[in-house]
Amino acid sequence: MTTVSIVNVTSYTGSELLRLLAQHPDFVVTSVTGRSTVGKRLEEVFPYLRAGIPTLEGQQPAIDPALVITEEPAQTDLAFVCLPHAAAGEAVIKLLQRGTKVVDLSADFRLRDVVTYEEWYKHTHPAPALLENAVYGLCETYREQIRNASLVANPGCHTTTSILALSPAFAADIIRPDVIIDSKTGISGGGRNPSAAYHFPEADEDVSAYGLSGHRHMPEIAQELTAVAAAHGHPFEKALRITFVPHLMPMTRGILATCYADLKEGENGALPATTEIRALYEQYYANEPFVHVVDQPPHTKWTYGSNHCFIYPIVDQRAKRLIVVSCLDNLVKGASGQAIQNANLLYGLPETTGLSSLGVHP
Ligand SMILES: NC(=O)C1=CN([C@@H]2O[C@H](COP(=O)(O)OP(=O)(O)OC[C@H]3O[C@@H](n4cnc5c(N)ncnc54)[C@H](OP(=O)(O)O)[C@@H]3O)[C@@H](O)[C@H]2O)C=CC1
Ligand SMILES: CC(=O)N[C@@H](CCC(=O)OP(=O)(O)O)C(=O)O
Repeated sequence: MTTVSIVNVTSYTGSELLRLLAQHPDFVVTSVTGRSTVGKRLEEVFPYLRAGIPTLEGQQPAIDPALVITEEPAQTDLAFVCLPHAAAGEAVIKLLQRGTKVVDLSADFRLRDVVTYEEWYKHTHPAPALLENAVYGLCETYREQIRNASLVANPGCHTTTSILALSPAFAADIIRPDVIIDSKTGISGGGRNPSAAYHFPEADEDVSAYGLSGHRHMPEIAQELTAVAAAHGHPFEKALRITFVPHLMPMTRGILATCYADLKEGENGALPATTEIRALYEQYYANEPFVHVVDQPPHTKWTYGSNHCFIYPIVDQRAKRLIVVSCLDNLVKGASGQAIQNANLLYGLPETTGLSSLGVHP
C-alpha cells in the first residue's frame, strides 16, 4: 500500500482527488491538509463521505471519513499538492526534502524556463532549482520520464485539452505553426474563487471571453507543442504563434477547445482529406486508454466525472484549415484524474488504476 497525502483537500481539485481515490485499490489517504478547516474531520467538511467508502474484500478503505485535517502534511510516500501557484512551490520543496514523491497540480513546475514563468505569473519563482528535475505530467507524451520522476508537474486544464488536440497534427507536420484556440470552460476551472464573475447570478445564462491580453496557459501550450514538433523531426523555424482565448460557460465542469490551423498543401497542391487526418489521429492515440478520436463533434457531458478526452478533427476544405474539437472534464483529465494517472506511473501501476468511471449522462 502506498500512503498518500492531499495538500489543500478543501480545494476543488483536492476534493475531486478524494472522490477518485475512494476507488483506488493501491493508494490509502493517510494525511489531508487545509487552512480554515484545520482540526475538522473530513466527513464534517464533506458530509457526503458519511455514506462510507466502499472496500474490496480484505482491504482497508482508501479513505477514512474521520481523518482529521491538519495544517502540515504527515509523512507519506506520495503527496498531491492542490495549492495555488507559489504556495504550491513552497510546499513541494519541503515534501521532496523528506523523500516524498510529489504530483503538483499548480503551474509552478510546468514551464521549464524561469523567466517565462515570472513574466506570466508575476512573482518570483518559489523553487527554481527544482525545475530541472520536474517532469511535465502529460502521460501521453512523457510516460517514460514520469515513471522515474520524483516531481511531476500536472498540466493545466485548458492546456491538456489543446495540446492533445494539436499534437498529432504537429507531429505529422500537416499544419502551419500559427494556431487559434477558442477554449470554453466550466466555472469550477476557476476554483472556489470568491470573485463576483463566478457567482451564480452573474455566471448563469452568460458567456464571456477572458484573458484576451494574454492568458498564462498560452506559454504552456506553446512550450509543449514546440517540443512535440521537434521530437517528431519537424522543429519550427520561427516561434509558434498562438491566439488562445478562453471563455467562461455556465456549467460546473468541462472544457471544450475548438482549434484552428492552416493546413499545409501536399506536393500536388491538394489538401489531406478528413478521413486521412482522422486515420492519422487514430494512429497517434491508438494505445491511449483515455484519448479517443471520434467521428462526430464531442460534448463536454461525455466527459463529466471521467478521465477521458474526446477529439474530433475535420478539414475545412473551403478555408483550407484543420479544425479540431477536443473536450474533457477540467477537474478530472484536466487536473485530479490526470494527477492519479501520473501517480500510477510513479508507482509502476497500470495507468488506468482507479480511473474507470465513465462520463455522466445526461
Ligand atoms: N480548478 C481547476 O479546474 C484546476 C485547478 N488547477 C490548479 O490546482 C490548484 C488548486 O486549484 P483549485 O482546486 O481550483 O483550488 P481552489 O481555488 O478550489 O482552492 C480554494 C482553497 O484553497 C485554500 N487556499 C487558498 N489560498 C491558499 C494558500 N495560500 N495556502 C493554503 N490554502 C490556500 C482555501 O482555503 P480556505 O478556504 O480554508 O482559506 C480554499 O479552500 C491550483 O494551483 C490551480 O491552478 C489545475 C487544473 C485545473
Ligand atoms: C475558469 C477559470 O478561471 N479557469 C482557470 C484555469 C484553471 C487551470 O487549469 O489552471 P491552472 O492550473 O493553470 O491555474 C483560468 O482560466 O485561469
